[in-house]
Amino acid sequence: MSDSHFDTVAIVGIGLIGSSLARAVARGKLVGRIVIADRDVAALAEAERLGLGQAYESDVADAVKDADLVVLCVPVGAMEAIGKAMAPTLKPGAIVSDVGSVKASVLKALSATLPAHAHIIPGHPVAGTEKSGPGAGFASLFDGRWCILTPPEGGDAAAVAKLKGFWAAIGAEVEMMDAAHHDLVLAITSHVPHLIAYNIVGTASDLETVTDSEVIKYSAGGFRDFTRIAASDPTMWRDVFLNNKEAVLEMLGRFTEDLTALQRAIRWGDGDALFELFTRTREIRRRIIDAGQDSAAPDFGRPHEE
Ligand SMILES: NC(=O)C1=CN([C@@H]2O[C@H](COP(=O)(O)OP(=O)(O)OC[C@H]3O[C@@H](n4cnc5c(N)ncnc54)[C@H](O)[C@@H]3O)[C@@H](O)[C@H]2O)C=CC1
Ligand SMILES: O=C(O)C(=O)Cc1ccc(O)cc1
Repeated sequence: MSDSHFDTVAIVGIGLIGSSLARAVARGKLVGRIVIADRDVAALAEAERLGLGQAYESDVADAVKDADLVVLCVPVGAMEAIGKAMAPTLKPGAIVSDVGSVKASVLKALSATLPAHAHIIPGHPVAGTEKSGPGAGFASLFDGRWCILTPPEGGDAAAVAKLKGFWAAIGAEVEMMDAAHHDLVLAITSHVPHLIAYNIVGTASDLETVTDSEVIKYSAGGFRDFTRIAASDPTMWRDVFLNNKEAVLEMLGRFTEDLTALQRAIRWGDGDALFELFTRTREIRRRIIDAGQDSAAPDFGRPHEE
């Protein structure tokens, strides 16, 4: 039996990420048994129809009682309530992890609610799409993608190594990071870009002088890319912004200053300033492609070859 093997894994939340995890784990025959939990009975029924696990529970306390590993695949705002609900039945020594897009608030919510015997190791596979639900997942989602683990200081080294082995066996590249640093990095690489997409699509749809049908009919490449991102799950992204408030506001402040500088350059006809920025940003794109992180698939976060 390999080091990364768990007898029973409970996946709580069987949406895009939970169902991709269930499929990837089954593909690699990485665990003995997968128990699936979701509070949405329709999602649970679809998971069962798709054969994603061996047991299906609407009660999280029942779902986790035999689990050696619990992975919470729910919006980050739901973590505290789930921690509370599963605390009484969690097996001593079980590893509790998650896939949430924000890490410091999840670490805090789980530390406040779970018993001291639990090994809490938050995680974030940096891979996804704008879709949701059990039908949207696929087994190869995490192949060659980064998975960032943010264990607390003084966390159990053997448990961390085991979870690292699990994600590596799934096919991800694993990186360790401090939770607060994770939240700062992801604020600029993922959270603010989503906010910009939501905002520009909202602005376009609020225009009085240009109709929604004209926006749809004449949408050029750039706007179309924004509409894909702006179709992402509202609950998930509401929770991301409410739970990574400080880092997002810090990055938005910088973004706004830079946008004002661009506004000024356009107003005063400063072509050199525009040209200099566009040359620099083209270079960033070139480096992403050189690092093998281009997105042929509509997501990001592909690790480069070392
Ligand atoms: N969508 C993406 O591209 C990515 C999402 N993530 C993170 O993964 C997590 C899950 O996201 P998705 O799979 O996209 O969402 P999803 O909307 O597809 O699935 C979430 C599932 O959680 C269930 N759920 C919500 N609250 C619950 C509760 N209290 N108890 C039990 N089940 C509950 C919902 O019924 C739903 O089935 C989020 O924290 C998100 O930040 C991480 C990487 C990528
Ligand atoms: O669909 C896209 O472009 C994404 O950006 C997917 C995504 C969303 C949230 C994450 O925490 C990680 C990846």
